Amino acid sequence: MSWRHWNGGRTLSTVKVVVRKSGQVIETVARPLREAEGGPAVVYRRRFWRYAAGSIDLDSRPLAPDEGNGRPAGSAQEERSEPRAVPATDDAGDREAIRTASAGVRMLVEAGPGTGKTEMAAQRIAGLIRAGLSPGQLLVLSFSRSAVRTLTRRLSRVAGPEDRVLEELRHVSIRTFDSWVFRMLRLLGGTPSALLAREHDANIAELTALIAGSRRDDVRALAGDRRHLIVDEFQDLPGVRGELVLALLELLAPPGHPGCGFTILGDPAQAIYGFAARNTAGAVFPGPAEYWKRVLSAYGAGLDVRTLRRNYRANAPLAGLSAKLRGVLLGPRPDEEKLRVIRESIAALPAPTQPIGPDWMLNGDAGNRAVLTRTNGEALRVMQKLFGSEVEGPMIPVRLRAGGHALLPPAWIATLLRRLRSPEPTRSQFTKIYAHVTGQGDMATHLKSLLPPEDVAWARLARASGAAEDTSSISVSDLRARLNWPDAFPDDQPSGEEGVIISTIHQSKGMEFDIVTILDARDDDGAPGEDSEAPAKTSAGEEASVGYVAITRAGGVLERMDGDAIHPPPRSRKFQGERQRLCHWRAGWVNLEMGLRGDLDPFGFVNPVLHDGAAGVESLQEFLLENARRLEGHKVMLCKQMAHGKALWNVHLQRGSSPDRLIGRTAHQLTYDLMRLLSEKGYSLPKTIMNLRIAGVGTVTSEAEFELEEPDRSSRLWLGVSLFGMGDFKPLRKKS
Ligand SMILES: Nc1ncnc2c1ncn2[C@@H]1O[C@H](COP(=O)(O)OP(=O)(O)OP(=O)(O)O)[C@@H](O)[C@H]1O
Repeated sequence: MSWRHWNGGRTLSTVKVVVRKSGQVIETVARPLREAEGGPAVVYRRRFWRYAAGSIDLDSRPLAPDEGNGRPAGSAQEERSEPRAVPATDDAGDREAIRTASAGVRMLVEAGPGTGKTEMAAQRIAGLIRAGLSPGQLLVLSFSRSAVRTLTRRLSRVAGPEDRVLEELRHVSIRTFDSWVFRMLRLLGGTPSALLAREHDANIAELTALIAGSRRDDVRALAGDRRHLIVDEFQDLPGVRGELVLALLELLAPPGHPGCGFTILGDPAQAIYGFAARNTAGAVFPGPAEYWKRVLSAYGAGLDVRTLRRNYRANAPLAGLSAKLRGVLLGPRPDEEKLRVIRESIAALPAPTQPIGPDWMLNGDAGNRAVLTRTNGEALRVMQKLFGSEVEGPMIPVRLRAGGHALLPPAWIATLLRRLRSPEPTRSQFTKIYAHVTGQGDMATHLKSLLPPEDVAWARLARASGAAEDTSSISVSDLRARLNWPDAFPDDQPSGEEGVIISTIHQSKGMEFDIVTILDARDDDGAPGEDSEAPAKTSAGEEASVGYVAITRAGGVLERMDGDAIHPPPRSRKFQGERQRLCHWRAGWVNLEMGLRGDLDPFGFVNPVLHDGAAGVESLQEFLLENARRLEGHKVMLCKQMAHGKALWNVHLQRGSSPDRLIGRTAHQLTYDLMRLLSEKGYSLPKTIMNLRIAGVGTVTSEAEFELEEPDRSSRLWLGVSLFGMGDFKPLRKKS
């Protein structure tokens, strides 16, 4: 099948597309219109659909053949069916060995990007379940949330038609180190408040110490009858996580004693964390390579070492580039030399012809797309450029993934549970709540795109609260305590399957995109001295690996964007604690990054005083649910108010250039940072702050003291928004 875009390869217009399934409208989205054989088509969920009378019908057949990984033909992906440039595909034997090894086998799998480590991990898990292991006998740990999410999604694909396996796979818990450690420490007697008050690393170090010391037998008992341990992304475990893995291996699978097996997967060329990690005594942990060596030497001949070579992600030229650069990174050259090669490769990439702006993402190849940057500041600047000056968010979803800007937990939690009175709802109560909420005419329509099926919703809530997925009741206070943990709802994060993701390279780890644009920022960007978020602080070896990770995220198209596109370069400064915000003083204006965790007052969304009583709160909550999608990317204005003698800013939706509907208000954290920034220079706090946008609508909670009305008093779960962007304001001199 041949595909052309309208007008000789360029998309002329973006259209509203009503998406229908089973005769019902499930959502309305915007898509570039494309021409396929026989008429217009649009891309939805990575497939091409016939577009007729303003809608697409998901019950019809998609136009593209549903190939292996389900991407649309005719996009950048089409090139992938070409023969690969990399001939080294003789790894079928290794793949088969990994898939079929028995549970007791101890295996180390080393493989480059796109070779299917995550896929193999999923197949290994499915193989073990097929061979008779129960989900509880498996422990699957990974470094990052995105890896956990990807692995969880892959599991549903590898199950095959055997019902039992599929059912069992749904109960395999795949966790980040952070969340597994949290659970273990709780079971060992730690209180949630104490555990949450510390850094994840401190919790991990404590569990490692307990394994080595007094509580070894308790940890062993709590770990249960584990028969196999799977660890993905082993290269990123230097530091406390690496120490934990070594301690766990020694505890569960002691060398020389048969029993529990393990599969450890990783790629030393993609090590981007922990080069400079230090222990509590200030000593530097060993580098990534050292941890491989330690496993190799501890298990010696008892270890089955496998290598994967074939790149399933990238088309021929990109697979060739990846293989060449991997050779350089794993070779003997000095780190500075490796970094030079990576930089030259990025500098040699083609640049998009159109300047970055709101139209930029409507053109070009179909497929999902990412812009990757080194720093949060760069990601934010790219975002600003893409949004332009429009008050409403763009028609194609654009999402930011950068440190400090975590999305709120999904909105469906508050939508289902806000009116809950019981502190411990049972499964059957939940069924009634679900039926009630989804049965309300309009509500059902708004919820369609937000809400998972009932059994999935229950399992996710159970898991997030720390209970087993088949638990018969859930503790709402446990759920609240863990709601803001970063990986509490790994399956509800946007998958990046549609639209554009703007991400730091670190956050893009383990992900893949049809089209990747790497922001090629200059060396001096973002490094103005000690107060800044400074890429200059990373070692040459680490930065080379970071560049390599960026290059290898692309499946079909890889291009570079010149750093000048986001000029002036972002600079960041430190505030209280570890908080960093980008900041500029320019031509009488200040430009300050806002929307960090803790910048908004959680009670601002349900405070009756702020919203003219309980009816106003209800109306806002309904508004947020009804407009959840439309509000993404919408501009807000912050207007200063005094509350108990302290300045706070009310958050209003922006209409034209004026404040419109009130949504919430800022928290004291932002006031303190603004005071620190302005007072020392003799300026007063600004009346109005412009140009921030809504990142998304989600669930908000808080354990802090605050008089709430029902229903929020019992559930303490309600809807709110998170913000992102650079707030603009004109500082005024304090009157003397
Ligand atoms: N055996 C296979 N056959 C077909 N496609 C595969 C196979 N294995 C993996 N893939 C596909 O190739 C892509 C890359 O796989 P995967 O993400 O598992 O690689 P990875 O080694 O984990 O990559 P990275 O290290 O870059 O995160 C995915 O789209 C996956 O679905």
